[in-house]
Amino acid sequence: MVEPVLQINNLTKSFGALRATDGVSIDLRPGEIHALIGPNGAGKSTLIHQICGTVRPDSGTIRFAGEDIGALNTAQRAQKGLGRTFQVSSLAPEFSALRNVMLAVQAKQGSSFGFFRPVMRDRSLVDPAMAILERVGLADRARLPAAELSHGERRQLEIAMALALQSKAFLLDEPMAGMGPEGSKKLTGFLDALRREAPILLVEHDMDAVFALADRISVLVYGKVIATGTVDEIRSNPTVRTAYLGDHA
Ligand SMILES: Nc1ncnc2c1ncn2[C@@H]1O[C@H](COP(=O)(O)OP(=O)(O)OP(=O)(O)O)[C@@H](O)[C@H]1O
Repeated sequence: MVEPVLQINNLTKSFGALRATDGVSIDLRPGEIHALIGPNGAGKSTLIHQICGTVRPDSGTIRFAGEDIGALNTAQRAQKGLGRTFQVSSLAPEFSALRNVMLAVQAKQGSSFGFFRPVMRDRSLVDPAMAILERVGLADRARLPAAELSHGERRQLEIAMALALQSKAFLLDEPMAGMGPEGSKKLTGFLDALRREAPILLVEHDMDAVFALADRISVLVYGKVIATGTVDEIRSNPTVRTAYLGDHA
């Protein structure tokens, strides 16, 4: 069997009496989109936060690219290639799209911006950043401040930054949220291609997108994974239909 890129075992996190994730075990395999679905409050975001390091689990293990990353902080996990984009954007809104990607390129290179040279003329940062913006279809928006990009474009910019960090896996928390039908369609096509770059753990409420994209789906309810399977397996699973999908199936 192919070694998973990301292997989560028995992850548990309580907030007071509430078990937000309760013994969650899932994995992410090379080349796949693994969607994580479930009702509001099921623990999806809490799980993502534990994987990227912003929330510490009470117990359980997280292996990434063959290594236990449980003791690493968020920045160290990102440096290892865990690429994330959030419900709440992590972009610097006043910086141009290009400058945002340059920051990620620079973080990956491990160099600091030189004080004595104009950053925006540093070809070792500008060239790779522009190439990535072209790949995500944002080259013509490069000079605009991130704040002036549309919602969908900001998502693409976040993904561009994850690409700049040469991510080995992407954690995407509701990328379709707040998008109109056109934007969702465009982003769906984009994510479809992105999986060739690195596998994607996708938290998403937009079932059209999930059914179109997912190789596998895990369903989280009250902090527990109640089923993992292909789109067809999940759509026809009676427990899942009762707990979550209902008419969507
Ligand atoms: N920092 C926190 N302190 C206390 N409770 C929290 C905290 N973070 C999350 N919770 C609770 O944990 C549960 C799981 O929340 P979480 O945001 O992970 O769910 P979710 O599946 O991502 O929901 P949604 O689909 O609405 O985004 C919820 O009951 C939430 O109120």
